[in-house]
Amino acid sequence: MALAGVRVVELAGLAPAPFCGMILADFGANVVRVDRTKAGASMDTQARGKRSVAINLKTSEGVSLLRKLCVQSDVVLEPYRKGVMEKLGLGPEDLLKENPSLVYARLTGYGQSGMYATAAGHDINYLAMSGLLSCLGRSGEKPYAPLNLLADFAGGGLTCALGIVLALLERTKSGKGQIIDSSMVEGAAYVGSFIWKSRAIGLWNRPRGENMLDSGAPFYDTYRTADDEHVAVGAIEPQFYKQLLQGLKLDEDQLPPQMSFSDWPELRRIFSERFASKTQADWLRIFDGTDACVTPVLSLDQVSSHPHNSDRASFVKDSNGEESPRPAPLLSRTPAQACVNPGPLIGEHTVEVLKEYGFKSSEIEKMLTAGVVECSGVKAKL
Ligand SMILES: C[C@H](CCC[C@@H](C)[C@H]1CC[C@H]2[C@@H]3[C@H](O)C[C@@H]4C[C@H](O)CC[C@]4(C)[C@H]3C[C@H](O)[C@]12C)C(=O)SCCNC(=O)CCNC(=O)[C@H](O)C(C)(C)COP(=O)(O)OP(=O)(O)OC[C@H]1O[C@@H](n2cnc3c(N)ncnc32)[C@H](O)[C@@H]1OP(=O)(O)O
Repeated sequence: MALAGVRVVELAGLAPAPFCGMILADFGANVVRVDRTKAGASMDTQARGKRSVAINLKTSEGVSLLRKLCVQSDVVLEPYRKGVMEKLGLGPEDLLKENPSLVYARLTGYGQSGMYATAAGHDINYLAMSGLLSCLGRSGEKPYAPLNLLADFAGGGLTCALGIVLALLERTKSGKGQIIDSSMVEGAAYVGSFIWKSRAIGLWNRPRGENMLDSGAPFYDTYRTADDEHVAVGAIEPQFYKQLLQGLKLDEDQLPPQMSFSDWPELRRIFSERFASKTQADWLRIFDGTDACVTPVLSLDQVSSHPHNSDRASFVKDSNGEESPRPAPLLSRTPAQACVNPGPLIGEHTVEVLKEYGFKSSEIEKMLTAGVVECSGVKAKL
């Protein structure tokens, strides 16, 4: 796999850093998640392919252990509030002094500087600060966040993973590591570059929810069908729009022009009425195989069995039968291989990993007895 041999230490976080770590693990990196001791069950739902070491960082021995793990690794991924790692003496300057080729990724909401740098926050706050939240929502309604996808995952975990891979690539030339300041505000905004850069062509001139791509246009929206399912319509270009009207059995000459903003509410009413007259399956029989850009709105339970997705094996099952998306994108020679084992128990691999990092059994035993580290689940042989 593409990242085989890359050693990553991921400090356990809430959502974005676990996703970033999972991407790296999916593509072959050796990811060790550092959990707290006495933590009970892990809340990391994105632990595929990772191992867990439980360390008590409120002890000086725990801190010096983590330092040893970090400096022997290629990547450190930390998700804490600005200043937390420095307080522990594990800030990037310290660690890079010891290992100049270390890639030190800091995944936070607001970045390492600025007036909000030390403030608590979550996806919705970062999205709001990125400007994008103001664009999301139906006409006349308040802005709403599309789950916690944009800041936590697209702008956060995924963008940080890109930063890490870029830094690793650059390191092959310079031999040097670097610090990655991954701000979810900036990452989300960057993902939304199209919005900024397409303002000049008038795509966003109208109020929220009344533009072409924000549910303002009737030809770019979802519709309820007779069986209470939905279809998604994305028939923007005139040649595709024509096919949409053909499938709906609507006569273009009897309708207002496609791009007449003031007629969009009336066009939406007509489309809604039409779509409500047949089931989703009926519409798919009509539209599948055309370029009308009409697709079913699938539920999470339906996606993997849709023939398109099942042809491509786009979803995988773990050993518990739990389904999730196959890592993307597909690489032709070195594709990712999603691990089928469920995520690790907290501290499941403490002994195994510490041995790999060069600790002697007697040293590990001492740390276990002192509560500096914990080992749970499968009994490890010392
Ligand atoms: C919308 C999403 C978040 C969704 C996540 C949800 C799925 C979960 C969120 C809340 C969970 C529920 C809750 O916990 C209550 C229940 C608990 C129960 O066990 C399970 C059910 C629950 C209902 C549970 C269910 C789910 O898990 C939840 C609903 C997001 O937006 S995520 C993005 C968040 N933002 C960031 O990641 C940005 C960067 N980080 C930060 O800004 C801060 O870390 C953050 C997130 C604001 C948290 O701040 P906090 O004050 O808590 O921490 P920090 O200041 O960062 O300091 C960390 C301290 O921890 C010490 N530490 C770290 N590791 C160790 C260790 N191994 N040993 C000892 N100590 C450790 C570290 O030294 C720091 O200590 P100090 O404060 O003393 O310096």
